[in-house]
Order: sequence, then structure tokens, then C-alpha cells
Amino acid sequence: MTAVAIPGLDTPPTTHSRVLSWVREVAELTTPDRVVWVDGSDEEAARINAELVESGTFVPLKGKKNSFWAASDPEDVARVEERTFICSERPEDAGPTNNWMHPDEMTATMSELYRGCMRGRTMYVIPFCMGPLDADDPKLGVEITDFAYVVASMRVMTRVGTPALAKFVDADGTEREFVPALHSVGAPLDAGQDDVAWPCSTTKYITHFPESRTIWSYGSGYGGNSLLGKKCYSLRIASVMARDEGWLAEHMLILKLISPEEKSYYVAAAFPSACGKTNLAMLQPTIPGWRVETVGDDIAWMRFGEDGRLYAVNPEFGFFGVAPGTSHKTNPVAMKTIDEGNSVFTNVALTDDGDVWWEGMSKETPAHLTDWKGRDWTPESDEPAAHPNSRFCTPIAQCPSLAPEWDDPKGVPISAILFGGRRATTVPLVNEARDWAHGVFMGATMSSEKTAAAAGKVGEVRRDPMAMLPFLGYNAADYFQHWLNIGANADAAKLPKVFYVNWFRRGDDKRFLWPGFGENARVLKWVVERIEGTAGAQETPIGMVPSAADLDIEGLSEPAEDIDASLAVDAAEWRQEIPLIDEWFDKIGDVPAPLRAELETLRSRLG
Ligand SMILES: Nc1nc2c(ncn2[C@@H]2O[C@H](COP(=O)(O)OP(=O)(O)OP(=O)(O)O)[C@@H](O)[C@H]2O)c(=O)[nH]1
Ligand SMILES: O=C([O-])CC(=O)C(=O)O
Ligand SMILES: [Mn+2]
Repeated sequence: MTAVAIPGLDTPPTTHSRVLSWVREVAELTTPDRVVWVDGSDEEAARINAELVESGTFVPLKGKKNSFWAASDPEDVARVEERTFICSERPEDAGPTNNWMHPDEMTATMSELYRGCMRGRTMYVIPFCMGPLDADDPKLGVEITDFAYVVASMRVMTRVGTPALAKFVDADGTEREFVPALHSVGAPLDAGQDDVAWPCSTTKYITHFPESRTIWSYGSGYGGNSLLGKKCYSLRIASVMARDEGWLAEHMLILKLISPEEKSYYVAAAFPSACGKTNLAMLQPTIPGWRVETVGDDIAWMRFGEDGRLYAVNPEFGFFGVAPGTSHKTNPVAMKTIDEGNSVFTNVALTDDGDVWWEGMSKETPAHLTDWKGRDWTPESDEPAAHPNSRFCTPIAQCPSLAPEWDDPKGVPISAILFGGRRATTVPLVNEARDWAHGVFMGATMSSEKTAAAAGKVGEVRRDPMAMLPFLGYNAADYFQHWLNIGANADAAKLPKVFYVNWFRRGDDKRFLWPGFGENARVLKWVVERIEGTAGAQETPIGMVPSAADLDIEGLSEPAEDIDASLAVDAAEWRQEIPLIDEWFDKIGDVPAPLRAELETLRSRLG
């Protein structure tokens, strides 16, 4: 076959043979008008941003330096879990929580969709590295995309371009492995056809091939579906790598808590999407003398260090945060991070003076806005001005609370793991696991109300094990066993202690019982005191729970009844959880025996 001549295809900045052959193969299948190899430079970013302004995808903001507003297609606003697939050879390797199709069938189906899908468009080739570039075993990838918005966003979220590409071929010529990640909006252009500001397709596939460590995404430009280094690579594919190599790839923030005595503790916490990871990672403690620094807000890769402790690395380079609810009061660190500029805002509202706004940002609501659908908006409008899953995309380096060691390839040693969800009832503010297996049980059975981060009905309670339900690249039962193995292979004294938290319990009138945000530092303080053995706890059927007297609640303005109610363990409520956990375990099937035993212990303790 004669090679097709596509401008840019034949001037690659690498000699990596598989990169070259794969890029050519994709270009021949998708037939873009031109190929651009992304170098990650500032000049390139300025050019791409200008192109995005030209095409109407970006509106430059007047209120923030080098920052842009984008509005998606109204049907392309969140992750699409129904259209997300794990295409392992055997269905049982995807397991009962994932959509599955045989890789051959999916490859055939999607190849037909990809055929000619970049016609009239530019194909961008983005070399990237998840995690520090100077890691011993840098986790590399190449994303191919036909959407410049993805290039602009990947540059913020991920280490991209020339520095990453330099890692693909060693000094001695050895070519490293990389994850090929193909993305198309699925909207080819005919000659003379005008483009739209947010091209996408009604047909969507977010596909992972765990055995070949490959990602194919089609039809959506929304971050979680299109920034393939993030959830697709760093969780779904990386969880499979982690299973095979004995580490953990988790949906967790990483923070550093510094006590008044200047002792540092690193905490990792898994909460489902839109349940408070970014906020906790940037927490500003309300209690005197305590400080928090940020290491990561969404993903943690954890491996044992030589000293037998579990060390966590944040593989990302930016924050892709939920905008609504973010304010100088709730999350000043996020506000300061975005005020530095260099950010992309998607599906928020636009103020008349060219800045951004969303529900919960300020006490006063502006009298007039342009809403995320581009319509005039006033406080009388019936719909929110910003989409509930609107997002800011901003460089981590701009974060004023960033821990200096955030990009240390060695990672940070984790003292505590928190699991948490959004539950209006039943689940107390904090609950300490008796041991590792009990902690794994807490993670494996945790539940949360669905949020706007994924398409579908908001508010329904579902089990979301370790906040990984939408992000697990393999069978959930095997994943639980992997977590148990991590504990079994470790020195128990060096394992992080495990806790289960819930900031979202409500009173009769639906108010939150616990004030949350900066006040969550009080819970972190208790966690640290439990590690040090200095704080009390009550033994309950579900674990070790503090009473109000065990917590530092000095200066809290909430009524004592609310604090007590946030901590209450109601056996009757918990007995109602048991059939739901039974049902969940039946769905999982091969639940490891130690977790079945934990369930029986819980059942008998509840009586
Ligand atoms: N009541 C209450 N709300 C909170 C708390 N922490 C966060 N929230 C709200 O929960 C929503 C989501 O918070 P985030 O921190 O963005 O959640 P996330 O887990 O990072 O979400 P993803 O980025 O989608 O994974 C925001 O509207 C926050 O304002 C808290 O402690 N209490
Ligand atoms: O992946 C996304 O689209 C955004 C995100 O962080 C999540 O949903 O957890
Ligand atoms: Mn977040």
C-alpha cells in the first residue's frame, strides 16, 4: 500500500517505532486534513487558544489572564457510564460492574466509526506522561485527538509534549511502552461545511482494552470522556497495571496535614465524583495551629516504599474541578488557583464584564448573566446559570497550598485512608475501621447518592466501592481481593489506618448537620489523634466512632444536637443497609471470604 500523504504526518519529532506506526495507522483510518505533533510549548498553546477563539469554542475572559470560557453541546456535559466499556478478552475479567464487549467486536464497530471521522479536521498527537517525568518507570501515553479543546485542556492537566516525548526512547535506544489513546469527536466536516463550537456525536463510546492497554474514545468532548490521561488511563487502565504489578491506582485526593507541633501526616481519601475530593485536598483548617497542603485532588497511585510504608503519587498536573459551590468562603484555595489565570472554564455562566460565575460563588447573584447555554439569564430564570457539572481546568502549580513535595517521584507516605460518600442518612461523620480487612469492607460496601458528574438520575443511592465504580478496569471481586492482598503482604503496623467519613448527613429540614469544608479539619485532627493513640472513640457495631467529646468542636456554631446527630450510629438504620449490602455482594458474585465474614460480623453485631 502506498503511504497516504497527509501534511505533518511525515515530520515526527520521535524515532519511537510503535508511536510512528500507530500514528500512521490512525491517520490512514481517520483521514484528517493535517497532523500536528504537540510540543507543549507556550507558543503552541497561544496558537491553539487563538484557533479555539477563532472557531468559537473559546471565549477569552476579560477578568482572568489567559483564560477561556467554553460551552459544550447541551447533550455532552458529563461522563457517560452507560457508554463506557471494558473490553477484556473474557467477560468475567470486566466483571459485573462494567459494560463489556469482546475486543474484536468493539474494534470492528469502532473502526467503522473512526473511518474518515477526522475528515476536514486537524489530528493532534499529544505525547504525555502521567506522574513525575523523572520516575524510574514513567507511565507514558500518546493521545490522538481531533479537538483542539482537548489539546488545550490536556496541556493543563497532564505533562505533555517535548519533555514527555524525551522519555519514550532511552539513551541506549530502548523504546519504552506507552498507552495509545485515541479520541475523536466523531464529527467529520465536508468541504465547505461550517464547523460548530462544540463538535460531538450522538454515538458515544468510551472504550478500554485492558490486555493491550489501549483506550478508544469516540463522540464526546467532555473532559472525563476526552482527556484520556485522567480517568481512562490513570484509573481504568492503571488499575489493571496495578493489579498485575502489586500496587494501587485509586480515585483519591492526597493531602498533607501539619499539626501545631509541625508533624506532617499524609492522608489519601476516596470520595465519588462531586463528593468533596477537591475541597478536602485544598482545605483551610478552622482550628488554630493546623495547616493543610495539597498533593493531589483526584487520583493517587500508591506503592510500597523500601521502608514498607505505602507511598502515594499524584499522576496529574492540574485540577479539573467542579465549579458550582466553589467560593472564597468554601474553597478559597481553588479560587486563588483559578485567579492566577491560564484556565479553561466549561459550562459555567459568563458575566457581563467578561468573567465567570456559577451558583454558590458569591452571596449576591449578578443581575444579568449569559448562561451556559448562551442565553440571557437573570435571577428570575428557572434554570441554573451554570451546569451542575460545570468545571474549571487549572494548573496545579498555581495552587497556593501546594505541598513542595507534590511531584516527588518517590511519593508521600500515607498514614490514613478515608473512604466517604454522600449520604443524607445512616452513615456517621467518621468511623474508624478495626483493622485492614474491616477497612476494605468499608470501602467495598460504601455508598453514595449519584451526582451530576455522570449522566443519569441525581440523588439515587448506589454502592460505589472505593469510589471506583465507574473507574475500575477489571472485575470488582478481583479488585477487593487485590486490596486484601495489599494488606496481607504488608507489615500491619505500617499500613495506613482506614476511616469512613460522611460530610453530607442531613437533619429533618434537609440542612447539613455538619458544617463541612474547613471544619472537616476537626475530623482530620481526630484521625491523627487516633493514629497517635491520644483520642477516644466508642466501639459501635460498625466501627470506632467518636462522641462529640472526643472531637475538637470548640468554636463551632452548630447546635450540639446537630453534632450529636451527625455522629449517631442508629442500629435500626444500619439494619436497613444489610439487605442492600447482601444484594450488592450477590451482584459482585465471588466476594472474597474475609469480606463475607465482615458482613456476617456486622449482621450479628446489629442483632
Ligand atoms: N456540605 C458540604 N458540601 C461539600 C463539602 N465538600 C465539598 N462539598 C461540595 O460538593 C461538591 C463537589 O465537591 P468537590 O470537592 O468538587 O468534589 P470532587 O470529589 O472533587 O468531585 P470530582 O472532581 O467530580 O471527582 C461541591 O459543590 C462542593 O461545594 C463539605 O464538606 N460539605
Ligand atoms: O472525570 C470527570 O469527568 C471529572 C471527574 O473528575 C469525575 O467525574 O470524577
Ligand atoms: Mn475534583
